[in-house]
Amino acid sequence: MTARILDGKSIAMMLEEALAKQSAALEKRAGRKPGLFVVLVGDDPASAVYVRNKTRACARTGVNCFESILPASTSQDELLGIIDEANAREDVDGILVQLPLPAHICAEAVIDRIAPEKDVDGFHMLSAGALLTGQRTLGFRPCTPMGVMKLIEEAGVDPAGKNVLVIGRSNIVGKPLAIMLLEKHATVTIAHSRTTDLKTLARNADIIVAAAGRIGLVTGDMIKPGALVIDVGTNRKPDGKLTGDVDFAAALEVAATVTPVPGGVGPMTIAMLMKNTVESAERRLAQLP
Ligand SMILES: Nc1nc2c(c(=O)[nH]1)N[C@@H](CN(C=O)c1ccc(C(=O)N[C@@H](CCC(=O)O)C(=O)O)cc1)CN2
Ligand SMILES: [Mg+2]
Repeated sequence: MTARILDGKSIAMMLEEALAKQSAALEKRAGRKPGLFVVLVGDDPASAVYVRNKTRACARTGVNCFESILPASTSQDELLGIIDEANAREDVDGILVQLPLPAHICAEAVIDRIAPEKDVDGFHMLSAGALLTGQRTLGFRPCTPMGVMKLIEEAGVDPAGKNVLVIGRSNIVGKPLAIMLLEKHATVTIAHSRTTDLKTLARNADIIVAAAGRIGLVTGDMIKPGALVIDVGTNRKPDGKLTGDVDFAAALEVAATVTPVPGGVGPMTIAMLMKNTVESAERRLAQLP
C-alpha cells in the first residue's frame, strides 16, 4: 500500500488565492489593505525564516506587512511599548510576536498585551477562552491547529466518532487542536512525554497528529493500516535538512494519507495566519461607525 501524500503547499496556495481576492475587495471598501504587524526579537535563524515566509505571504495576499525587527537585548518593557503602539494603530489589524522570545522576556505577558481583537496568532487568553467555550466571533484560533483541521478536511476524513491521537500538549498546537477535534465530535487522546505505551494508543488511532518535536517518534509499526497521519514536527537533522516526527517512508507503506515535512502543515500555518488577518480586518471594518 502506498499512501496519498497530502500536499499542504498547494492547498495553502489555493487558500491564499481566495484570500487575495477577499483582501482586494476589502481594500476597495475600506480604502486600505489589511495590515499585519510582525515582531521578531533576537537572531534565532529558524524564526527569521518563518518571519520571512510570513512577509512573503502578506505580499501574495494583498496584506500590508509592518515589520519590527529588534535585537536580542530588547527589554520586556520596550517590547510592551511597541505592542501598545501597534494596538493603537488604525492601519494594523493583526499583531504577531514570533516565538520563542529571548529567555529574559515573559512570553505570556507580551502575548496578553496584544489587543484581543488583533490577536491573529490566537495565543491571547481571551482567544484561548473563546476556543474552549466554542465562541467563534471572539478572538482567533491558533494557526497551526487551524491548518491541521483544514488538512483533515482535505483528506476527506470526518473526525466525528474517530479515535484521534494528538502527540504533544503545547499551547500552540496540542491543546487547542484537541479542543477543535472535540468540537468536531472526535474521541481525542493527548499523549506527551510521560505517556506510557504510546504504541498501543497510536495503533488504535484513525488519525495521528504528531507534534512533539522528536525525529522518528512515530514509526511504521505504530500506525493503524489506513490511518491519516499528520506531521507537525519541524526538526533539523545533523545535515541541516528539515524533517518531521514521523518516519515518512514507513508511514507511506501503512497509512492511507500522510502529510510531508516540509510542504505539509508549515505552509498551512502561514495561510491560516493570513486568513485570521483578513478576518480581523473584516471585523474591524464592520465595527466602524
Ligand atoms: N508567533 C508565532 N510563533 C510561532 C508559531 C506561530 O504560529 N506563531 N509557530 C511556530 C513556527 N511557525 C510559525 O511561526 C512556522 C513553522 C514552520 C513553517 C513552515 O512553513 N515550514 C516549512 C519549512 C520552512 C523551512 O524551510 O524551514 C514547511 O514545513 O514546509 C511555518 C511557520 C513556532 N513559533
Ligand atoms: Mg510542513
